[in-house]
Amino acid sequence: MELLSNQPMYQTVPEKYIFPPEKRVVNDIILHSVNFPVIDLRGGRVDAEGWCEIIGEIMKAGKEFGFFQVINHGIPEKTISDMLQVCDEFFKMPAEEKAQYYSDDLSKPFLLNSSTTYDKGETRYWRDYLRLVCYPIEEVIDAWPEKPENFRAVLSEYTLQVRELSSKLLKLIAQGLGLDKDYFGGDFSTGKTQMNINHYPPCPDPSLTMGLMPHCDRHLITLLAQGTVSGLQARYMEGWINVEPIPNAFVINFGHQLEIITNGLLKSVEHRAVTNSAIARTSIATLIIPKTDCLIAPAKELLNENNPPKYKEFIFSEFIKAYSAASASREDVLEFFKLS
Ligand SMILES: O=C(O)CCC(=O)C(=O)O
Ligand SMILES: [Fe+2]
Repeated sequence: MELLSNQPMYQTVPEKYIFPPEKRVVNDIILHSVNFPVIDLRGGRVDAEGWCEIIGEIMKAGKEFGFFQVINHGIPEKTISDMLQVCDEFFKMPAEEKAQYYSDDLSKPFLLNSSTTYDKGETRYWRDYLRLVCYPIEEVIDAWPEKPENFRAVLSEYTLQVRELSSKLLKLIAQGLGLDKDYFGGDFSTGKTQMNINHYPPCPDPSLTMGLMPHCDRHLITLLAQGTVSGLQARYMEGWINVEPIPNAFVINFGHQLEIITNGLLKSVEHRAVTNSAIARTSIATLIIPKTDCLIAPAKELLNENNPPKYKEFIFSEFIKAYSAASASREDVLEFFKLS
């Protein structure tokens, strides 16, 4: 079992985590002066005009960045801080306690591993992670750990709250697109909800390593809590933007399926995680996923003579296969589904 979090502090970076010079993150341009969108959802207490404004902000951010943060979203601070805390506590547990969850079997509803599922390269990523199904809760709760104490209760509460926020956001996005507000409410978003709980221990030399490779998310939409430690970067033009943590905010980004359904109007943007030497970082990505047999295609309502379909129709499970085959590379996976 090869977990970074089982070691005491590393003094040097082991060879297998060192990227070749041409692939190191330090070569890239970081765009410090770009204003990353932050959208105030005003706790849901807005009038019709207020909603119009919020929808406008989401569409603008979605078209330009494929990413935005939401604040004042209605999820209690305690729900988020409890969740971040039990996740941290999980990774701090003794190796023997964690060993029972370690697995390469992706069909398991709860597994612990390190680096990445899509790792086809030589170099390992500086990341341990939990990959789990979090909804429907009653179908999966028995697979969740009983330790740390409260893990199950805290994860249940967090799941319900984040799913509710995702439904609200999907309604706003549908309205912004001029679609029925429940457009995404059916098979597009009712596959089993998953979470990646990512844990990046302090790294003695962040210039040599990477936390998580550049990728676009494979599903519909992601809601990410990243605590107070920075590390997430989103692709923007020729460089990358640091998505600076805002306490209790969620970072929202669109997955491939939202880009395809909107025929490219809303962007699914590459992102990655970098490491730091000072402090462990834990991020929790909740993944809203279509049903396995869901038919995906550009929405007919959005197509016309000037906007012909850019992607073919497919079943979501075909996409998942192609995504793995392409090792999560944005361009390679889209090649399978683009209409020429
Ligand atoms: O750790 C992060 O901020 C990024 C995580 C991520 O992109 C993912 O889990 O898909
Ligand atoms: Fe991601």
